[in-house]
Amino acid sequence: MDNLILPHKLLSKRQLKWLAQLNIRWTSKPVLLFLTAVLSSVAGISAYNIAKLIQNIRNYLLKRSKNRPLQRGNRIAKQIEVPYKNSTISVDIPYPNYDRISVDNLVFKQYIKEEMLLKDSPGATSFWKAINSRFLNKLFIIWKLILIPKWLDKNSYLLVAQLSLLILRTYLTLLVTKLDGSIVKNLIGLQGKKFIRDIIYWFLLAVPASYTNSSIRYVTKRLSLSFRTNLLRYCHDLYMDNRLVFYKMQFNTNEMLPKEYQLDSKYIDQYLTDDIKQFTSTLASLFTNTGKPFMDLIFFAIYLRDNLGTAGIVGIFTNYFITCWFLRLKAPKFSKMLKKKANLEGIYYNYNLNLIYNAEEISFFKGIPLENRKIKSIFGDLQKQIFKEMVQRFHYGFWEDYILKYTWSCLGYLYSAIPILLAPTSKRTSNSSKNMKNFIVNKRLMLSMADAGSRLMYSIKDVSKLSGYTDRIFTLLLNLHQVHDSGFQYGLDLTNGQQTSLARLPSLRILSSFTNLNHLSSQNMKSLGFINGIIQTNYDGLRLENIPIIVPSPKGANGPKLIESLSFTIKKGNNLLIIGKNGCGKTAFMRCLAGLWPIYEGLLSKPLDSNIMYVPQRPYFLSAGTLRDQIIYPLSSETSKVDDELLIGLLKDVGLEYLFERFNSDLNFRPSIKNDNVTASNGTERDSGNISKNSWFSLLSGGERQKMIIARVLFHNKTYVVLDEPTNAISYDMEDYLFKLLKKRGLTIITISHRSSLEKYHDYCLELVSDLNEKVVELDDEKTSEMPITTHKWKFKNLREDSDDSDSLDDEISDYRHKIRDLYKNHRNTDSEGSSVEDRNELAKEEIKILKNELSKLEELEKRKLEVLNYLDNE
Ligand SMILES: Nc1ncnc2c1ncn2[C@@H]1O[C@H](COP(=O)(O)OP(=O)(O)OP(=O)(O)O)[C@@H](O)[C@H]1O
Repeated sequence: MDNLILPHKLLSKRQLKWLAQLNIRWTSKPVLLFLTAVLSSVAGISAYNIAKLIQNIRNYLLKRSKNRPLQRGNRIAKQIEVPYKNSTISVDIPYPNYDRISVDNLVFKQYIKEEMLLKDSPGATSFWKAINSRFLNKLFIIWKLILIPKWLDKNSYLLVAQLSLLILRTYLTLLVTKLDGSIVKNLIGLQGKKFIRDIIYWFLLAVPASYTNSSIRYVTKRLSLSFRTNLLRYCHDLYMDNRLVFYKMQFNTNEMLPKEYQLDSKYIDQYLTDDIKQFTSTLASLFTNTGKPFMDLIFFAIYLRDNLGTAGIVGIFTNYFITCWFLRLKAPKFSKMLKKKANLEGIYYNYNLNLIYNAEEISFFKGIPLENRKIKSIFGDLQKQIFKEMVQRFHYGFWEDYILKYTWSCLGYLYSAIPILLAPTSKRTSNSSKNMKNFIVNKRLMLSMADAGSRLMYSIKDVSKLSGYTDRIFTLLLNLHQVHDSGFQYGLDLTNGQQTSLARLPSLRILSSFTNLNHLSSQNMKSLGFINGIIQTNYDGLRLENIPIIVPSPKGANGPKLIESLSFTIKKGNNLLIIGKNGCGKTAFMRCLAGLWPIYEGLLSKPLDSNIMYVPQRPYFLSAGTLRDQIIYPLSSETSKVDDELLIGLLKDVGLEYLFERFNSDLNFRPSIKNDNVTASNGTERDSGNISKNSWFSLLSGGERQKMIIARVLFHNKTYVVLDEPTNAISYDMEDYLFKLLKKRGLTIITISHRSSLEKYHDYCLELVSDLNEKVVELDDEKTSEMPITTHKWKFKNLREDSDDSDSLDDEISDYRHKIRDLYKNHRNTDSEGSSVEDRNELAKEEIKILKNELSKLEELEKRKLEVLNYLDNE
């Protein structure tokens, strides 16, 4: 009854009879496995479609309750619309879990503390170092915190699926090998029907085997992508949040950390992109590359033991261990080579980016030959490294192939032949077909074992590669956590310069890399150069009390001071103008205000961050964003709906309506990188006429960029706005118009500029002046040693009082008139004075001459003042 019954309609009676004679059974392994593969794929496809349907329904329901946070277990996600093809798709973005980040920070702190203590205490080395694998420790931390943070995680399921599939594949290989032997045996024994049955089994078995193989590839890629997503989200949660890690990273000089953990912030993009990708794909495929051969070795050894006996198996494994040991000796340091190559690739990639970004400037300066030389030299270093690696790989490759491919295969033949050669002669001839089957099976298994062994050997390279990438990823995470730490000290190095006995304490040195200041007194913190300023963020105005403006450096608070100690107060509604020469620290002041640079001492009271807008000197435009995106930045058109009329009105306000018309009167216009076309809101491409630029920066002139930024300021309409050189590319009349517009909106403006003509729009002026007698502070830091920093003095004046003074110009003129009148009077009354008439006449004449001269100067001033006032009135 368990013979295979096929549909009668498909086959004739004769064929069915013939098939029945083949004795194909339902319960045979190939048939069962074939059916399981077919059924599981049908079940998988159905489950996928049902899940997709549920997802669509959920998306629809979410769209109805737009922007409402989505509860997911104990984590909250926000859903955003992302452009996809011609429409948008919803993507869940989980909010960063800051509690988790703080806890993880402690883990990294602990790790580095232990490693530095280990380094500092030589007694601990011998034993502990022997059992302490840094690679495994680091991998374990990344694994536990990021890749698979809990037991019942999506990635755990994927990993279990991968391991199960690997076991299944080994089992299938064993079945295929046996079937192979059986086919040969039937052929030699001239068993036609059995031969055909086995061929049918072979085809049936091929289905689950191929299915398993492609499932392994799929699951491995899925696992790699899932690891990558976890790691990338984790890094971005740290890198891009309110603590401005992506900006502060440049100050993380890390002098205190061991060299291997130092990260050059210039190449962080390489870490975040390529290294994460390589790390996750190497890790995910490591299980396939090592797990599968490892399992093959175990399974096949057990099976072969029955045929070859224990001695044979021991022989095989001894052989493996000897070759393992030999190849390890010959293997170059792959992880070191890889680290170096990744570093050089990063530098080369970065330099190319720099060229693209500064193409116009380089072209104007005719810097092409220099840049060409530089990029060739950078590539030269990379080429040398790749070449060195190739040579080392060549030598290793020879030994690897010779031993793994040829020596092991030859030994495979020898071991397989042993049972046949050692059998009595009579048995050998009578059982020739059975012997042939055994030889085929043993040979295949031996070759498979050799193959598994060689793959296990090859995977040494994968492990080294993984070790190199683990180092880089761990360094990245460590640095991100260090800069993200609330006590980040901008690269303060306690071993540098201002050394105190306290600074020499190893525990403090370790802690300062992840600074924990709880146990330090305020006085100690100050002397060591720690950040000690206080920031108050709900002040209705701006108040600075004894704040020095210090360039962040390894010297901390003892570093180069741009301004000694700044103190002033302005209230809401009072505009402040900051003027001074180049490099005197105007932008540095804005950096301190915005929290980009630390407040080392004193008290800073400022408005809530949500009420203040900072506009940097260099206008920033959202890459590949629309015209609308440029006005509303940092809001995004995907998440915020803004009235078109409002935005068009703003463009008109700043005098850019002609630009709007040039961009097809479409707020969704975006510069296209494809040929000379521009993409309109509906995704269709239009001929752009002569506007064939590919970024907002190149599409707009310097003045247009600044006007666009003013439109942005007007759109956000914050109570306070800090503008750094907002109009230096704009004509004087337009500048006047724009400042009046800003004032009319009631914004409190803090302007940084070189133009003292802007005083008329401001109530106070902070002037930064360099004092020639002032000391010049040299930075000890190697990188900045050629840059002397001058400490500037400052003057804070009330311009309203000054304008009162300017009003007193009239008073001054009338003063002079009175004096001249008095002199004339005196001159007439000379007789009554009783002194020499000639003398007094001479004196009076001289005095009148001087005073008249002064008077004409003042009258000239008066005339010019009237002209300016008239002009302003007309405007
Ligand atoms: N990251 C840094 N490291 C070291 N020195 C810096 C750093 N940033 C700025 N400086 C130095 O601080 C000084 C003040 O710079 P800042 O940008 O504030 O000048 P500024 O007054 O705005 O000049 P400008 O009017 O030219 O814009 C400059 O001498 C500059 O070289």
